[in-house]
Amino acid sequence: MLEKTIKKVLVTEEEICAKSREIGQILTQEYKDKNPLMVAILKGSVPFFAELTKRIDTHIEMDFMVVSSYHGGTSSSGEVKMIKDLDTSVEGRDIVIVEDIIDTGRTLLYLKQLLLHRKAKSVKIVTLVDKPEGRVVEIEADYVGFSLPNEFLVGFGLDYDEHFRNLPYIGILKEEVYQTKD
Ligand SMILES: O=P(O)(O)OC[C@H]1O[C@H](OP(=O)(O)OP(=O)(O)O)[C@H](O)[C@@H]1O
Ligand code: HPA
Repeated sequence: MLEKTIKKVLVTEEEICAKSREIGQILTQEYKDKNPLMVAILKGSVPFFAELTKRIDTHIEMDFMVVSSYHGGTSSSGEVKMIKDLDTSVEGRDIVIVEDIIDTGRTLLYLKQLLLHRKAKSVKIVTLVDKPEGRVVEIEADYVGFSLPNEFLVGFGLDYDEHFRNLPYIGILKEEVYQTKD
C-alpha cells in the first residue's frame, strides 16, 4: 500500500482540513459581495481546491488552468508552458489563484503577470505549501497553508512522476522509491 513508501509525514490530513477551514473563513470575509473567480492550477491543486472552496461561504466562480514546468522526476525544466487556458475573461475581476505549492516561484510569477496583463482587477495567491528556500524569482503567496523545508514532497496533489497525488497527507518518500522508478 502507498503508506509503505512514505518515510515521514510532514502535514496530516487533519492539519490540512483545519488550515483549509481557516483560510476559507478569511476568504469568505475578504471576498463577500465580490464574486471572485477562483482559479485552480491543474493538476496539483485539485485536492486543496476542493477542500478550500467548500469552506468559502459566499458566492464564487471556478475556472481551471493547466500549466506545466516539471517534466517527470523531481527537477524543474525552468520553462512554464500554458497547456489549457481559462474559459472565463478575467478583465475587471477579482482573481484568487489556488496552488498546491510554490517552489522556484516561476509558475506563479508567470500566472500572476499574465492575469494582471489581461486586466484582472486584483490577483491574490493561495497555496497549500510554500518552500521558501526553493525560490529563484521574486513572488510570494498572500495565504500560505504550510511553510515547509526544501525537500521533495508528495501527497494532497503533489506528485512524483504523476504518482502519490492521492495521498491524504503531505510527506516525503523513502529513498528506494526513487531508485526503483529512475
Ligand atoms: O514554483 P514552481 O517551481 O514553479 O513549482 C510549482 C509548480 O510545480 C507543480 O506543477 P507541475 O508543473 O509539476 O504540474 P502539476 O500541477 O500537474 O503537478 C506545482 O503544482 C506548481 O504548479
Ligand atoms: O516538492 C515538490 N513535490 C512535487 N511537486 C513539486 N513541484 C515543485 N516542488 C514540488
